[in-house]
Amino acid sequence: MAPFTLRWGIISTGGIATTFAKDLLVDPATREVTDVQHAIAAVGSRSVPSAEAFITRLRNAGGASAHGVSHAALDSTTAYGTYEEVFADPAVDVVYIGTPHPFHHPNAKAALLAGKHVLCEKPFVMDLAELDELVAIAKEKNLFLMEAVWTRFHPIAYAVQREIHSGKLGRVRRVTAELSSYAHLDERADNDRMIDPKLGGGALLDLGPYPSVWSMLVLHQHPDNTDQAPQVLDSSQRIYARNGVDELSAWTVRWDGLAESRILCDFTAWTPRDCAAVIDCEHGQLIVEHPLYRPERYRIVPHPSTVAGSSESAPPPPRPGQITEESVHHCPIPAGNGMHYEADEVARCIRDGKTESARMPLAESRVVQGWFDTVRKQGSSVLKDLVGNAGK
Ligand SMILES: NC(=O)C1=CN([C@@H]2O[C@H](COP(=O)(O)OP(=O)(O)OC[C@H]3O[C@@H](n4cnc5c(N)ncnc54)[C@H](OP(=O)(O)O)[C@@H]3O)[C@@H](O)[C@H]2O)C=CC1
Ligand SMILES: O=C1OC[C@@H](O)[C@H](O)[C@H]1O
Repeated sequence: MAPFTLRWGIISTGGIATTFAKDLLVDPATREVTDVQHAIAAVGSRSVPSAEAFITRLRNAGGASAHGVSHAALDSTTAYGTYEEVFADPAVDVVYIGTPHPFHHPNAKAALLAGKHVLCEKPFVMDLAELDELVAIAKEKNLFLMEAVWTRFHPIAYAVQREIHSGKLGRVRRVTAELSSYAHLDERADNDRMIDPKLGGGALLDLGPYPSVWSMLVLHQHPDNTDQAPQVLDSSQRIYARNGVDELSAWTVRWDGLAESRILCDFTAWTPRDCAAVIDCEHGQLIVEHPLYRPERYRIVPHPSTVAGSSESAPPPPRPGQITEESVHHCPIPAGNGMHYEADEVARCIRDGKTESARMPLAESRVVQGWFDTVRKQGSSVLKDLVGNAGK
């Protein structure tokens, strides 16, 4: 059977829109996908030349050395100087939103109201009220809506879940997850989206979605989990003095009856390369390596007390089931950056008439967005008392 072709309208032409669009050009066969493929029907920017330049860059992308890249997806791409024209184009099935965070809500709302399905970058929106409004519109109009948490669709995300949920490492005791990414804040312009409060700046909203992914996949989706509304127990933020956004946010979440997770994101330091998320289990630890947004390696390691020579006295004999040997597991992304996996999911859902993804359900976006609201309100950044568009 011929693959289903999903026709994308991309709005904005910045960093991540470029990465996403390039991934749409990667031949699905490189990741053993044969049932869906992608076409870029339209690109919308705040100016026509910028949309045109984006398309030209894509046409020139890769060259002879690019593994599995095909430019056929660009055969009939229209350049627009407004986002609204993308929403109105009948050749567009779904809109990808790659604008800065505060524009996600108004852009997604306009696309949905124009009758388009939507894939929206992380963080979904600025607060829960904005998210609830989008979900209501999508439901009412029977349209697909998803937050673009690409990491959830990577091979490693499925592999780690299988390891933990199989029970072979025993009960999960705790998840610690960190995305720290030294961001050279002092060298950034005032209107840089990473720090500008008007563009939703700060570590919480920019980095926070990624460590949260691992806690959600491991604990929230755990077969033994019964807590659908895991609460923030405590949180802290450190504020960037220059403009009052958070440069560091940390919080703890409890899934009642299961386990807790400690989540950290930080613009002023680096996560240790070999240890970004630690899933501490009864029989050993599963460690996901940096960076948590696109890891390709994890290790299963014994607990320190079971390693010979780790203390002056001999270690105790291993308990039944205890891991005694370290193992290393590679889960490579064969071609492209890895955003094509989420695009494939969107294509399959839309092909099958689904309005949300079972892998990235709206209820789970809601849980994480709720943590961000709580951490923000408990903190002291300039976004503390933010009221998003839906609450105005
Ligand atoms: N999934 C992932 O891995 C990543 C996701 N992101 C998310 O994507 C979003 C965009 O990030 P990124 O691509 O790095 O940002 P960029 O600044 O590189 O691009 C943002 C684009 O949005 C458009 N835009 C519309 N209004 C404004 C405005 N007032 N100020 C600035 N830009 C505007 C512009 O496109 P134009 O001029 O064409 O209209 C601009 O190029 C963020 O929400 C971020 O969290 C970011 C990086 C990685
Ligand atoms: O989404 C993202 O992924 C990688 C991070 O370093 C970046 O700041 C963020 O926007």
